[in-house]
Amino acid sequence: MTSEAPLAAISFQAALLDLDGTLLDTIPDLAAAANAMLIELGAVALPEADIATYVGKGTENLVRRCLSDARVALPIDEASVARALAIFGRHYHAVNGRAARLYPGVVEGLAALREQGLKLAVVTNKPTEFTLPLLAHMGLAHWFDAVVCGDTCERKKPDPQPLLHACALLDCPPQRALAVGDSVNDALAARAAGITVLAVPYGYNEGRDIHELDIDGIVFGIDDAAAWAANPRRPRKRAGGHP
Ligand SMILES: O=C(O)COP(=O)(O)O
Ligand SMILES: [Mg+2]
Repeated sequence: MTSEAPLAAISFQAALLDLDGTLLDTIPDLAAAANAMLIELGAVALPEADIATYVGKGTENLVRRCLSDARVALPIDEASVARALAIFGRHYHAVNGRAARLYPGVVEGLAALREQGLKLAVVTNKPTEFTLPLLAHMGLAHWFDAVVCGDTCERKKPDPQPLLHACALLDCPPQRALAVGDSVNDALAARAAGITVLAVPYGYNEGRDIHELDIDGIVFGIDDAAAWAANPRRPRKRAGGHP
């Protein structure tokens, strides 16, 4: 068998797309809000590259990681975290989308997936209050048949629940869905849901190499993911990895 043998033809019915690090580079706005929060709490700003590694498990995790990493000791009891979250939210609402950028190939890829007859959903760990205005601001909202956010279900990715919820909303069996993400949270959630999953190499993945992920392939953008969906290929073999 060659390393790029075609898979037994799956005809995909839906694409479930991660947001931060997959469709949009949101780090400048997230870092600006996180640093404004830290400064308001009497700490100093953190490097944007460090903050980028805290993105992927939702806003509360980002805020907690910033508080514990602050160069000035900050309280991390529940009341202090809740206060910090409210401060972060105020700042993020003020800048959400300001410096965010679509990655190359996103619009072309969404159009190509649609042309192949797939329904499209966003499945993000970002809370609804930030996700919906951001999709509207970036001109992306009209592409999606469903949007599942970090607070839509009881549990977030890496739990499979949000991806399975998106499948239910789109009336798509998990075996006929294709997830595309940038992080271990997308990979684990999709595997647990029995959903084929691809990863893009330009996202955040909590600072780790995406070659460590158990996924069905690496694609270089949503346009490449659409090409993969039309002609699925087996991933190259990796030592100890998924076959
Ligand atoms: O809010 C986050 O931590 C990341 O969101 P994502 O699931 O769109 O990558
Ligand atoms: Mg992501």
